[in-house]
Amino acid sequence: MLIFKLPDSDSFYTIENSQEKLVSFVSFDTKTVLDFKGSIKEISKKEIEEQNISPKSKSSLIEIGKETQESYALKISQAKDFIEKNELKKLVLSRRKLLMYLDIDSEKKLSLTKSFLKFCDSYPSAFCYLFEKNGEIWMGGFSEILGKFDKRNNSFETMSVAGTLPLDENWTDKEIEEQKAVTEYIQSILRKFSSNLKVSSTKDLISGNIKHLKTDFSAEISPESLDKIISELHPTPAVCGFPKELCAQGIKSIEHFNREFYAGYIKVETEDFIYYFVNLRCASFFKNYAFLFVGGGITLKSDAQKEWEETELKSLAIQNNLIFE
Ligand SMILES: C=C(O[C@H]1C=CC=C(C(=O)O)[C@@H]1O)C(=O)O
Repeated sequence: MLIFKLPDSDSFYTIENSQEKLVSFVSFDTKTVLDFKGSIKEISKKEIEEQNISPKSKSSLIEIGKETQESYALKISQAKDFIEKNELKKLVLSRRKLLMYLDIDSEKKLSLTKSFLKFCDSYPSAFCYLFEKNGEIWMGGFSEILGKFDKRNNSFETMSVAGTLPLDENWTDKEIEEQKAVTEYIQSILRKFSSNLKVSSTKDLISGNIKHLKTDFSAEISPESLDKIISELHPTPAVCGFPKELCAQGIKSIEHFNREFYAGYIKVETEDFIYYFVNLRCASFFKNYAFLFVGGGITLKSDAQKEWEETELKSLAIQNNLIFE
């Protein structure tokens, strides 16, 4: 079962069985691709609430080392050493926040469909999804696109989103440099595929309780180069770092967990468009607990306390929208 909402749209969609492959979840390391085959069909809020999506597997909590502020600070310092040694601009480090439902309310049960609808209301400009497949349940949503291809005129759009602050704080060099690294990377790739690249000024992207810096790109491309562009873009320095293979290795050795679909992307093909949404602000759900995946760009200017607070703020995107009843 898959339910999703496109950015700035009030309609919800699901996939009805057929052989066509229309929605694919690609993991961060691109090794796992979860396909939903079928035609896209509108679904009402009432029909969504009637779906029974409840986690079945792993009823007792598996032994997982709980990430603390101290253990995360240690990883941030390892990330900084890695940045320095390899003369990098940044590296995106993340953590899995363990959320145990029994800590919240032992009487009530998590309603994933109601939580999804609340999450969609809170993030109207985001692509939001909820799926259950092969015993896995994931929910997530964010407004960053890795790509949007218009089949009618071959135009391709993408964006550079990075840097995070609470809404009332002012941008510093740390966030500006962090986002610039993403912008330069995207620009360098798109220039190889298009001669009419347009780059916008950098603006604020408000996402609930926080803001990011965002630059938009648009270019005319040849449809044959679309797959190549996506595979060159992903993972951008907004979720990994540059050079990407080296940074992915560094991330693996410091984080010590599998990112799975977090920081991967979701491809959605409609009649006129092919979208590639960056899979951030997402979580995987089990019977008594969920893993909330949250991360941030680390530079030599990073402060461990602030990085922790940033991941805590990001985790509220999912956490504040969970409904127990
Ligand atoms: C990696 C994440 O965010 C990315 C997107 C926006 C801002 C980011 C930052 O400030 O570090 C990250 O690049 C995440 O939310 O887990």
